[in-house]
Amino acid sequence: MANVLGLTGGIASGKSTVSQIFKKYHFKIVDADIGARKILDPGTKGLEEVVRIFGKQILLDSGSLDRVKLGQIIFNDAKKRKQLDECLVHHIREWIVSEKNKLLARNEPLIILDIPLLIEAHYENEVDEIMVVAVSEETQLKRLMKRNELTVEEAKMRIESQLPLSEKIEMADIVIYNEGTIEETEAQVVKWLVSKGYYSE
Ligand SMILES: CC(C)(COP(=O)(O)OP(=O)(O)OC[C@H]1O[C@@H](n2cnc3c(N)ncnc32)[C@H](O)[C@@H]1O)[C@@H](O)C(=O)NCCC(=O)NCCS
Ligand SMILES: Nc1ncnc2c1ncn2[C@@H]1O[C@H](COP(=O)(O)OP(=O)(O)OP(=O)(O)O)[C@@H](O)[C@H]1O
Repeated sequence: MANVLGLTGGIASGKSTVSQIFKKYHFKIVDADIGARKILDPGTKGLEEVVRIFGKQILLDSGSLDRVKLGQIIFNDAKKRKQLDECLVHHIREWIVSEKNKLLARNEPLIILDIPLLIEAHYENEVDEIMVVAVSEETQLKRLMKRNELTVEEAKMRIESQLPLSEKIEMADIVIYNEGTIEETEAQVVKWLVSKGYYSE
């Protein structure tokens, strides 16, 4: 029976970085951020619902979602974020579970579900183990500001829109510390893969 690993962490703590490491070792990933994009493609019910809540000004001239604008709105307004979450949660879950089932049917030994809001949105029953990618608050803030070109205040708002990383760590079966170099992070992932018998060096 396949082992389903839930991969989570705080915003910009390094989930995608760890996910890339798993990919390098040929393990299969279900990426919730990709699902969240697909369910908001032009012509989807998801996008229709988002337009109903936020109006046509949330679309670019091309008819696609203006992701930057939606991000600015929801990370500055908890009520709007809740509205968005409520309208998308079922679509995202459906996509994730369907992708997971496809991989289960292929008898993959290890399936990784990369879900930023795994704890907040209660995916615990969809996974066998939870891996949390952790960094210090300073590093998280610094990397988020750099990657998304945000001010300190903007970055803090995004971090505060999620459950504190410290609380996610408490829920973890495995913690990967992504404070150092990517090579150091990779070594921790490989050590875990070896300990579970999914990989031998
Ligand atoms: C607001 C949107 C358009 C911003 O898009 P953008 O391309 O700038 O960011 P991206 O999608 O890469 O998300 C970056 C990170 O933001 C965090 N995040 C995204 N949505 C949320 C949310 N509703 N609440 C808290 N954190 C969130 C996650 O850590 C995610 O990994 C987009 O994040 C979105 O559609 N969010 C709602 C869907 C959702 O809940 N996604 C999380 C998947 S579980
Ligand atoms: N060990 C590291 N050393 C230096 N930079 C890093 C390291 N790990 C990740 N980064 C950088 O930090 C940023 C956040 O990493 P990443 O995108 O992997 O986080 P994430 O948890 O997937 O983010 P999100 O929650 O927004 O999806 C990226 O710009 C990435 O290149």
